[in-house]
Amino acid sequence: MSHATTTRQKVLVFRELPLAQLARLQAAHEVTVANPRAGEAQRAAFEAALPEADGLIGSSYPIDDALLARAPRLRVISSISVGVDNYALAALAARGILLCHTPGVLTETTADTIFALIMATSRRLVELSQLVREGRWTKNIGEDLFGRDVHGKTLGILGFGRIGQALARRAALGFGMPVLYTARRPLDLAAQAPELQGHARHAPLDEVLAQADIVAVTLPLSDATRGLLGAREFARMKPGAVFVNGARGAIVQEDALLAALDSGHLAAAGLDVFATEPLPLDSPLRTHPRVTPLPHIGSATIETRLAMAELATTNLLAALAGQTPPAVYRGAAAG
Ligand SMILES: NC(=O)C1=CN([C@@H]2O[C@H](COP(=O)(O)OP(=O)(O)OC[C@H]3O[C@@H](n4cnc5c(N)ncnc54)[C@H](OP(=O)(O)O)[C@@H]3O)[C@@H](O)[C@H]2O)C=CC1
Ligand SMILES: O=CC(=O)O
Repeated sequence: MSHATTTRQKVLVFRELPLAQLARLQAAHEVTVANPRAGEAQRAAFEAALPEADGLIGSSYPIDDALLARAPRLRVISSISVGVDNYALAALAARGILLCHTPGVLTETTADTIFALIMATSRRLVELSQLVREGRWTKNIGEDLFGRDVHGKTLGILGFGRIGQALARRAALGFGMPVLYTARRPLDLAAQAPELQGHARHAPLDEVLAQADIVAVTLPLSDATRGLLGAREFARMKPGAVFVNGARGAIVQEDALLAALDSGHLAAAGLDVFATEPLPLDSPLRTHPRVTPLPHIGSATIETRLAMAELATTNLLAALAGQTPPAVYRGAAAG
């Protein structure tokens, strides 16, 4: 990278950071903390700090072309997320602004969350727990409340990167589930994921949808995947199939998902992510009896959020020091 410097630079933190990571930044740079999602005053403070910012660190807020245009000094964005769909990638590349993210440190936790959603939806855990809490457990439950087995069922995984493969390990090696996956290029399992050899097979999207009992999304949100799953795709899924999204809400056409649930074609959906977050109060997905909604908690454990904050801090400090950060998003401009 150019711009190597030891002088204190201006860092804008746009989502709360743990104290230890904030202290690391403050030891080296002038730090402003302003979360634009935390009310009007914070948003104004964020916008006021943008023109002077050399580096940004945060997540869950779109840094679009208009905001970038107001940040003429910006050299690096360090996202506390692995997904980079909140950033105007073309503008970052055009201006040579480095984009860093947090791959790897959240993989296992996010796969745990997605598998938990598979279990919760298939076995109706939340619904049946609610029945107990509300004092409606007055007799042995009947067939109308039985769930579906997970072990031995075929799992379709859309997108077979770090999280997709971690999910496949849980399913195939722990629950005896054959895995079908989509990817733009089939993996060489012998070299890339030998433990999944004989357990996972690449197939076109339509075949995965038609063969899987449970379909889980672990794709990034991009121009190629936005709205990928609509009425046609849900109709291709097996009657009684379960759908789980642990990636990004906008990959799914939510109206089409609702229609597939309402018609009875899909048995249930487990959703950690939504097209609009937080989920609007009037969204039918919030209260649908066969939807298990979660508030985007894929990586939300104490250990993993700390590891993400630490990696993002290290990324930012390295970039501002003119060094190559450990986790540069490879689709963005090279430093
Ligand atoms: N719910 C939550 O809290 C979390 C959600 N996420 C989401 O999960 C996503 C995946 O994370 P991670 O596994 O680390 O990312 P990876 O980049 O490791 O995996 C994504 C995979 O999707 C593949 N892919 C990309 N585009 C397409 C396409 N059009 N068709 C088929 N396959 C495609 C990529 O392969 P290739 O590019 O080689 O084709 C890659 O293998 C993140 O982008 C994020 O949005 C992540 C963490 C937590
Ligand atoms: O959604 C979370 C992420 O890290 O991406």
